[in-house]
Amino acid sequence: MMIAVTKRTIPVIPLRGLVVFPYMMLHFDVGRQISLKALEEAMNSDQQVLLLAQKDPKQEEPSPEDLYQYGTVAKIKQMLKLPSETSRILVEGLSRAKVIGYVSVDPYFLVEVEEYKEKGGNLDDPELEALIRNVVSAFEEYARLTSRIPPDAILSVTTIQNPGQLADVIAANVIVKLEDKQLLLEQVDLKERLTKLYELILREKEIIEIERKITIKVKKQIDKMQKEYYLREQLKAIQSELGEKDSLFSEAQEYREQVQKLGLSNENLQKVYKEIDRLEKLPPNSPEIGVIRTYLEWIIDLPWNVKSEEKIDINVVKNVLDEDHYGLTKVKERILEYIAVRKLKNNLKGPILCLVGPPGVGKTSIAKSIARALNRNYVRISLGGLRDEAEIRGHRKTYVGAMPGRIIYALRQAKTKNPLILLDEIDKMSQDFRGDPASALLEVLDSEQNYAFRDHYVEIPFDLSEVMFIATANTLETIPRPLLDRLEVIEITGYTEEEKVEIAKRYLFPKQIEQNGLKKSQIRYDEAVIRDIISFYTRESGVRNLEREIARLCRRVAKEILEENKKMVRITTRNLEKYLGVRKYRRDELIEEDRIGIVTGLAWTPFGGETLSVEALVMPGSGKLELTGQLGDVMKESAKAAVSIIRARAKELGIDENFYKEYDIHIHVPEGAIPKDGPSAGVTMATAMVSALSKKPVRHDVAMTGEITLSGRVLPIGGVKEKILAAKRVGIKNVILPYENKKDVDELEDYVKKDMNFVFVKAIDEVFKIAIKE
Ligand SMILES: Nc1ncnc2c1ncn2[C@@H]1O[C@H](COP(=O)(O)OP(=O)(O)OP(=O)(O)O)[C@@H](O)[C@H]1O
Repeated sequence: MMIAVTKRTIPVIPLRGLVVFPYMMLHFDVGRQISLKALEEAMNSDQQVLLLAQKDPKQEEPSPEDLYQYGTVAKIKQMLKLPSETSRILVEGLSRAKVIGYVSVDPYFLVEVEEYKEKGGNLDDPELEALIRNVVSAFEEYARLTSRIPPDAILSVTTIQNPGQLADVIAANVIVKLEDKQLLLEQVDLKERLTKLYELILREKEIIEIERKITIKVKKQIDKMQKEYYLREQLKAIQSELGEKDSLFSEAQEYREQVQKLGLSNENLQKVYKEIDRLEKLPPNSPEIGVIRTYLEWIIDLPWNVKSEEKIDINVVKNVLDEDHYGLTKVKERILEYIAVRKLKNNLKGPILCLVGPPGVGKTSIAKSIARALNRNYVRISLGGLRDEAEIRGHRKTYVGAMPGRIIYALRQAKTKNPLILLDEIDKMSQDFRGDPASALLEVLDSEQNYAFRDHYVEIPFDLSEVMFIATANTLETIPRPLLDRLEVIEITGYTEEEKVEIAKRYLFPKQIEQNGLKKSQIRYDEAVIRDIISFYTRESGVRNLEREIARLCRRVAKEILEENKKMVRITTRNLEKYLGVRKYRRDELIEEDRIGIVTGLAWTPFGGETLSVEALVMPGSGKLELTGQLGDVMKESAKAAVSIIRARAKELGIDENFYKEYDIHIHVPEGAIPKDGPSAGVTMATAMVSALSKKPVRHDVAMTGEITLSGRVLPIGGVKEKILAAKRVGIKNVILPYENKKDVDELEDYVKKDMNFVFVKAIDEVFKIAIKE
């Protein structure tokens, strides 16, 4: 093959995203100044330009380094000036050329090139012949695989005699990638060009084949879906012809539509779809249908992606809490701090708020207020008596009658994924062979794990990380340690009588008047009436029963107004019994006089503080110690310790030193509503015994509490505030307490300590001195 090499200078048009081969005819628009100037120059001479591709098609103002070295000399066959300063040109590629130097770069590129003109090949060369055949047959195969090449192009290729032209025409039609085209353009040697071309065609062919396989696969899938759809539609039509409208089939279809709207992740969606597919295939009377239906209803009812918009404004929270609750200043402050911290940290990680206190002090209603203030939906889960782990996490679907656990129930009830869930009575969960609900609960509360909470029944993980949990408890003592560690405890102690009066006046009465359909003007009462209800109808730390009694009062008044056509009913301390029945309690159970062997102790129960009169009776006998009433084992131990303590001091106390052999001692603790146990009755029992043995009376205006050791030391006890409030309630002003509880008393609010007289003791002997009269 002959190649004539000539040197010449020629203006350049840089091309973007385009490689032009010799023998190619095409048109394109020229808009850049640098190209228009080159064009102008060419038009003024021999109408030839060098078309040089840019390495980066995005480059707006290329410099010489941005252009390839090899290009095509082309003849401008036509030029059309378009508006907006562009020209459309028709060019024909003539020959390859290599840039060997830039003559000038402004206002257009003028370059010196070596131009390679081809003069036909020697077809007698068998190697060349073989190369050509390969390329042509590869091209034909390629053309058969794709519709990309127009039939006349295929035809024209077969008529080309010149091997160089043949290679260039095929390259222009087949090769897709710009870099590959450029590579072929740079092959001045014909055999090398054909070899390279053959290689590239084979690659293109391979790509086309892969493309085709993918298309076929996708098409098959679509076909299958269409077929299924078509069959389903047909089945529907048949079923409706037969009058079977509520077929499983359309039911499944409906489920599919509903489930799709839930916003589940693809993986989870597929799991649910599997169940639906199963449903569809079951025979119409299979018992499993009900099971799957229930399951799907559960999935559809859960708020996977529904949220209420949370608003955290500390002032709003403060106002709402104040609006709904009287007093509780410290509690409210702690809650506001807690919420402020959560807001600053911008997440719910960290401890769970736990409100601890006796019943009816407003734990539940505070939690409701918090939910209202934060614009979260409120739901309550009662944990009292819960012993089975499955109550929290649900049963696996495979169990007969399986159901989700309480957490999932609560979420369905809440209808949002970010509610406030109240975990009520967290202290009342127990543990047995069915597992440990507390540890299941721990997982629920753990922010590291709870974004993917797995209920055994639901199976698909549910995100609990946006739930705000608040717990309540009556006492901390029975909460398992690991759970307790996760809680931020806020104690709510009982109310004094004064506070109860205020709560009744401001909250309970107005609320009950409204709830019972009364108007304010239809009922009259004064503070004395409220005090009487508190003293004679309730005995509690909170205001639960007080509210109940007020509700009852309002109901009766409403009835009277209707039945007797009255305008208004006036309640007085005198007619109160008419509405609430006979008094349930006396004002106080204060022992009115000093008695032998009877001592007022102070006890703590989960329902608040209580007074209890411990009685000791001594009679001739053989040294038996008898205990009656409601006594736990700890109390019995304390009683035995008391006997030993007294034996060691009998002489000083003026007691017969052989009392433990010659007398029987009987101790009785009257039964209260709640069983009592605990070591804090030690001092009380010891004092009662000493009084009974020495026949000296006990001061009736003193109450006491404290644990004792065999050596006679008095140890600290818990529930100080509740106990003091209990003494106050019955009108006792002198309270004996262990010395180590002094710091607790110091911290108490003033209203608790007002008018009270405290004596702090280190040893039992001091108690005897104060309480027992000479
Ligand atoms: N400080 C208060 N101000 C106004 N109302 C109060 C106050 N404390 C309690 N109440 C009212 O007393 C009633 C009983 O309170 P609530 O049910 O919240 O008690 P609780 O401590 O949650 O008891 P439990 O532990 O038994 O559930 C509610 O109607 C509540 O609104």
